[in-house]
Amino acid sequence: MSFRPEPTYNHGSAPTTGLLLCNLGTPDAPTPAATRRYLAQFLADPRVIEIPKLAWLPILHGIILRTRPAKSAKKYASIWMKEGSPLAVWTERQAKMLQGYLGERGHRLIVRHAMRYGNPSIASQLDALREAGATRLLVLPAYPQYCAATTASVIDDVSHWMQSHRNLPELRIINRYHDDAGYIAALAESVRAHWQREGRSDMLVMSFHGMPARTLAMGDPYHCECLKTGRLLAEALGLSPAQYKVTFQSRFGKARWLEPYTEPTLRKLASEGLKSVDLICPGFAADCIETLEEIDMEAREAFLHSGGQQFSYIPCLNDSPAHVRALASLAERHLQGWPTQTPPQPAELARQREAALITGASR
Ligand SMILES: C=CC1=C(C)c2cc3[nH]c(cc4nc(cc5[nH]c(cc1n2)c(C)c5CCC(=O)O)C(CCC(=O)O)=C4C)c(C)c3C=C
Ligand SMILES: [Fe+2]
Ligand SMILES: [Fe+2]
Repeated sequence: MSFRPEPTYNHGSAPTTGLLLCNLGTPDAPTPAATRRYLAQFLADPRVIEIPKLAWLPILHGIILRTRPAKSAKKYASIWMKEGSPLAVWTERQAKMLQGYLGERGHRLIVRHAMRYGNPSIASQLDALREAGATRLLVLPAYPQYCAATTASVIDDVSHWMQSHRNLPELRIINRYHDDAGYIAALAESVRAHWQREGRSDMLVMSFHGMPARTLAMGDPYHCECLKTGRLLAEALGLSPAQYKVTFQSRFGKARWLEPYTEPTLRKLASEGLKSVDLICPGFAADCIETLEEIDMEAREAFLHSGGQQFSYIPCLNDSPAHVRALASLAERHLQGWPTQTPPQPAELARQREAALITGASR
């Protein structure tokens, strides 16, 4: 491999840290063409679809990318905000708020947001951080529960960028925060505020993004981490096991995924006589097509059509101050041990030179 010459940034000044907040990514526009571009990149990632490329790519290009983009684009159009795709809008706001909050607390930090698929790409934001002088890098994938399909894929992409550069930043990665006290407290605060505004339902369903069931047997900690988040949130809210349920949504393809599935569970609960349900998606740092369309539209309809009377969706933490405080505190703890070194002052340099002459260290 050959490397391009690279200017030496940040020479002689105090180290600057780049904080990269990463989420999944989303189409640039709610159109079939933009959705197709996004899905083509997303669904070609071997971390997402664990089928040999030779077998998968003909299915992806021959079947899925011919039909799914138009259907998904309609769903995106139904949730699009005036500033853009919800996932992009919230993630950008989160990064801006983190910059403000951590800056006020005296950190020498540049915060950027990036998307694993689509824009702004992880590579483009790592380039920008390097050009801004960051010699240390803290990566925060906005996935509370570690999953190979999401967290490891972000790490793959960061590593890919690293492979084409010479003078690499020091690197730290926040792999998970599923049991972080600040994150659990922010979720609990948001549920309590919702109950105060809208009243409390008979049950709280916590719906997480699904994964193929076999990934659990293969050692992915995702399922266990979802269950732990669910238990901790229930404890923080004082809920008994009968008052909440953890479910998995967004099944893709025909294989078995993690169970119980969200929508069939809601239908079953309603048919058994449950009248009202609160639904929260604690695995999503920001509202997106999976929460706003699949849950707040499709799952709502399924529950109400099966005999349920009230379906109350509790939004993701998005740009709530409690969320930003929790993420900032998480980042701060991961920044520890990276002392802010001030560059040696002229008098100190003279002293070092003198000491070196006395001890002969420079010879
Ligand atoms: C086999 C396919 C998929 C796996 C595995 C998967 C894992 C996974 N995804 C998220 C978070 C998000 N997924 C989102 C959208 C989305 N997910 C899949 C498929 C898999 N996800 C598809 C095809 C889509 C696109 C929408 C559609 O066409 O149905 C999103 C939202 C993106 C947006 O633009 O709003 C998020 C966020 C997690 C956390 C996860 C594994 C734990
Ligand atoms: Fe997904
Ligand atoms: Fe979905």
